[in-house]
Amino acid sequence: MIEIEGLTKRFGPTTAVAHLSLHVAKGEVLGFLGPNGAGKSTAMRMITGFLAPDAGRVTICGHDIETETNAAQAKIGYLPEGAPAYGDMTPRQFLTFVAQVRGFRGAEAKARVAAVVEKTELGPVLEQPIETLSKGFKRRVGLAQAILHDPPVLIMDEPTDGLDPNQKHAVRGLLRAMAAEKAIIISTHLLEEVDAICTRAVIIDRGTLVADGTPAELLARSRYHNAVTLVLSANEAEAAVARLKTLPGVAQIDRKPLGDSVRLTAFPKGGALLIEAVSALASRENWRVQELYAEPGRLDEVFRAVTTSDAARAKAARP
Ligand SMILES: Nc1ncnc2c1ncn2[C@@H]1O[C@H](COP(=O)(O)OP(=O)(O)OP(=O)(O)O)[C@@H](O)[C@H]1O
Repeated sequence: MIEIEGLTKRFGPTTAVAHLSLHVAKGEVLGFLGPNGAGKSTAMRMITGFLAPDAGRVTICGHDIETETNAAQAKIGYLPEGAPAYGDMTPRQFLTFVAQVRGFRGAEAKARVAAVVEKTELGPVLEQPIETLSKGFKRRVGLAQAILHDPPVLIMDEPTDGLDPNQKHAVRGLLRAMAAEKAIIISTHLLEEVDAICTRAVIIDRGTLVADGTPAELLARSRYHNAVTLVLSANEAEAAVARLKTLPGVAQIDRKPLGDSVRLTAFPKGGALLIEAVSALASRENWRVQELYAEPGRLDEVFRAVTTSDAARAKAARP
């Protein structure tokens, strides 16, 4: 449903997006991850036809975004960064206006507005100017305008930005409920969002795609994938480390003091499964284990490994 080929955009000396190619199918929720300035918003503005690329092509449900802009945009719901324009309008006025722009009239327009107001829980603020709303409500007005025409493609730039934990939960539920029938791209800085709603995630760094996979595939790239963590009393820890080192699958052991206890993490050789061997050893040795679990992997560590920090970027930019 979304086909992106070789998308490139430069701003003066900065290459914001470089040769980005991606296909997103119906039923996929693709997470766009990357550090600040990685090029996520620029890519989304090109995908939705609000910014012309220097090179490359985007097709939405078979329509080229540059040469068949109206047909392509009719298939897209776009939530841009920040708050909706027209701050002096109330949500009801703004959403009625959006319904008309999308070609709905009379009872149909009213029904569409009522449905999105309910879905995004905007009822309490319907008659209040948008510019006076809290950040969370502004974000939900943006979300409502994006889904009003029930488009098959959703492009959402940080949809849960500014929402409190309850609202985040509600919006993620809404996106999940719509996901089966749509192709969705969301950008986010929240790695837990990937786990909560994405079927696939890409990581972009300095305009370039540096990782692409399901959440499980990305986690499998973490050094914590299949590592085993156990918490023991401090006086048992040294003997436990010595015994754990004798297990053939163990590559390394990290230790972290936790008051009277110690947290040990055994890292596997080549991603091997360790949990059975470690729990059997713990039981043979009668360790008083307070916690014992296998680690799925840590997305923040994968993110750091494949992207460039601000400090590294500043260093590279120095003459
Ligand atoms: N209109 C513009 N003029 C000049 N440079 C721009 C413009 N828009 C974006 N850039 C630059 O392009 C790069 C990518 O910016 P973009 O906003 O797409 O990143 P992002 O990944 O969305 O960042 P964030 O996570 O902070 O929202 C940055 O270096 C930014 O400064």
